[in-house]
Amino acid sequence: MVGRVSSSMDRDGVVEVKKLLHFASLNNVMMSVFGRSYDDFGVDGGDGFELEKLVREGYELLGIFNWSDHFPIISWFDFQGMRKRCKNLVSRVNVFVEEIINEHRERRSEKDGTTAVGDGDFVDVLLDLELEDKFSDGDMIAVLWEMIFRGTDTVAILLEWIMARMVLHPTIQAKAQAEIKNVVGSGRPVSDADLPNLPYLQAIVKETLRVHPPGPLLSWARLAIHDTQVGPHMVPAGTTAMVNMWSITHNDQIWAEPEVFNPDRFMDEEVAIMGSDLRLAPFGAGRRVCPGKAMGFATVQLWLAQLLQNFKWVANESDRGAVDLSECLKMSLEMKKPLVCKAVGL
Ligand code: HEM
Repeated sequence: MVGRVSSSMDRDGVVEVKKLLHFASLNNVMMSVFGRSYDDFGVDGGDGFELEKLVREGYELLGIFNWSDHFPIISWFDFQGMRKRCKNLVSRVNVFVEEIINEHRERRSEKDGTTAVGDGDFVDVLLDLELEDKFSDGDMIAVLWEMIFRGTDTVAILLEWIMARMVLHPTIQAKAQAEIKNVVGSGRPVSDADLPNLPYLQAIVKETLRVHPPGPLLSWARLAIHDTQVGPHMVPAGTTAMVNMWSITHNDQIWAEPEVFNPDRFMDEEVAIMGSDLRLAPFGAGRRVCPGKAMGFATVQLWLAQLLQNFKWVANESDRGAVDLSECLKMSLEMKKPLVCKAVGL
């Protein structure tokens, strides 16, 4: 990550933050889920290139306004070509993921059919399940793809928002750098073991999750399968309900000065963000809470610490708009104008 930032500065004089983070995050998730990473994202015909195309096509399809969702009567015609594109994507994902599952099976059959405890990746975990919990191949592909798909852009988007805030608030950036220097020193790279000792860094991540939650509507829509009472409201079975987390985290009845970016509010009060405190539940809560929340939160903190330990992040003065905090809601809440800034070596 640090090396890629330096190369980008040497080559272009600026860093296109989202692009860099997207590939890093895709590789990070691939490592945990499939046990492999790729360095051929830009090479036509390579596995990394195909994977990146599949992920991008999935995000694009989910971001398109589909008229058939709102007027089912026209769905038969598929005039936007959505059904055709989805079918095509599903068959390419099936081929790609099935090949990886088969490679795992072959590797395991050379051993005794299992992996050692603590060894292996998420495919191994699924293959290790006992007979009665075993997944069909179709279900296994769906679970694995969901992890890759949901785990890639959320991390990249959150970190892009954080870096935008670092550029906009140099005093906050300097305070986090001072904390890192104090705890880690400058003789060694920051590691995940340092994270519990970096409370201000953690407060910056929490504050960004509050102001710019990547999943502002959580999983968008839920269907009530029973009549349910929520506070004073009766929600009848069959209702489609949405949770507007963005609105909760910007509500001045809940948060003092909600529009102000102020990590210190999390230094003054311990606020749990993993789903037990509904004032800030950026990973959702309950049965369908994000299964990657611990991994996502830790990854973002570690990468942020590395980026701040090595560079001072400043605006690209040749870009007139500099940092633009306008939002764009696709599958996640993204920056409308991707962040392009400079990283000055420390
Ligand atoms: C900062 C990073 C992340 C954020 C902000 C985030 C946020 C969310 C949110 C809001 C949901 C919906 C929860 C609900 O509807 O109640 C969700 C679901 C999900 N997330 Fe994450 N996530 C992140 C990282 C990850 C990672 C790293 C992975 C996997 C490696 C992952 C995998 C998933 C999956 C599979 C679901 C669907 C769960 C289900 O439908 O039951 N997420 N995430």
